[in-house]
Amino acid sequence: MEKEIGHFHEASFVDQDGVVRTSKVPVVQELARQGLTHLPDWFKRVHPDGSKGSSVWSDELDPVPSIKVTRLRVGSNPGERAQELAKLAHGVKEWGLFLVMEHGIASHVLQDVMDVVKGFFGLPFEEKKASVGSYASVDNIGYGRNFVKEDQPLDWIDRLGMQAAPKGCDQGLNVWPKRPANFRPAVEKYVEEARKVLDELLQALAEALSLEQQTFSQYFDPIESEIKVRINYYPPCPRPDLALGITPHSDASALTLLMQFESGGGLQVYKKNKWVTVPWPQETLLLNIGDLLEIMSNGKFQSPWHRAITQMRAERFSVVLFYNPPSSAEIDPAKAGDKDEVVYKKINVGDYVKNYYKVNPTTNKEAITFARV
Ligand SMILES: O=C(O)CCC(=O)C(=O)O
Ligand SMILES: [Fe+2]
Repeated sequence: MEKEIGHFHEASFVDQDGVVRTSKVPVVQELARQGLTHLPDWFKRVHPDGSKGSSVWSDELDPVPSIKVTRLRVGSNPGERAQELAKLAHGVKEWGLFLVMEHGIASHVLQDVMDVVKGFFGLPFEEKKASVGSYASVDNIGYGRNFVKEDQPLDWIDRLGMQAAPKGCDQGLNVWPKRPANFRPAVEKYVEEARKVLDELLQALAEALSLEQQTFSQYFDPIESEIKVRINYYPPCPRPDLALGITPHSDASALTLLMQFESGGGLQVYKKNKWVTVPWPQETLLLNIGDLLEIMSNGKFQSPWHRAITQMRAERFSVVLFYNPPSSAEIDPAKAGDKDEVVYKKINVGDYVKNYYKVNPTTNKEAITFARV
């Protein structure tokens, strides 16, 4: 097997007993380059759909809402704004995600991100490795693979994870690629622009639930809030029926903002006992609710259980921003009135995230039970 594989990501991580361990997993991009016609055993799942039904397209469901950020702005037409807020509330309750339209991020900012990401993944493996540090911990910073436990099948993915905020908080790891030379400024520019949109959406999401506008945004801070950037690369896969790009999960974030390119059709959410391919036009931004916002909203919004599938002939990239309050923040679930039953308790963000990485990956939305009353 090793001969066939050729290149490996070497990851070190701290296991549940606090022991530092290293593991070696194949570089998926290098495997795909060999044009394999079979799937190596490491990636095989007996039934990717498992006991959870088969995948379907979403024809029978309400459409994923397309939300125009310009309409949510205070000062926009009040009738249109109320309509957009109602659409947001309904759509998020139905899907846990929505398409983000009219966000105001210039297309050249998005294009620059696509270019540097493709530039990085286009480098030979040794140059990619030399350009960044490796995985040092389980919270997905660095160039490498998706974290899975030892006895689990591997995901058909190579990833690159960085922390963009707070500034300078990269855990001492040299993980921003040095090549292409404009990688970091291009991604940071996007993060800066995206952050404005995320802040607007946090307020709109509170209003959509008829809560005070600051209900969610009060926990965020212009300096201390965290933004992790994760770049997912899914090369073409010889057996999409036997492998997954990312194992099912919900995000540990408050909000997750995604862009995708090269192809669409990879994101699925679990709905009505089936995996549904999210109808997500290729070059639109998409926002999904994370566990922390589910907790802040006392369960009114729910973080979707989602996964990524692979495709036989198409490669796909996604660039994902995870937006969180500072890890020292204590979030207190908002009650919508005296009769509102308390579902979640007050938790510390850092404790939540730490526990999330300890229990994940799991086969169900187990991490969030940490915050249940
Ligand atoms: O690639 C996608 O569409 C999903 C990525 C994702 O779920 C993640 O990185 O957490
Ligand atoms: Fe995710």
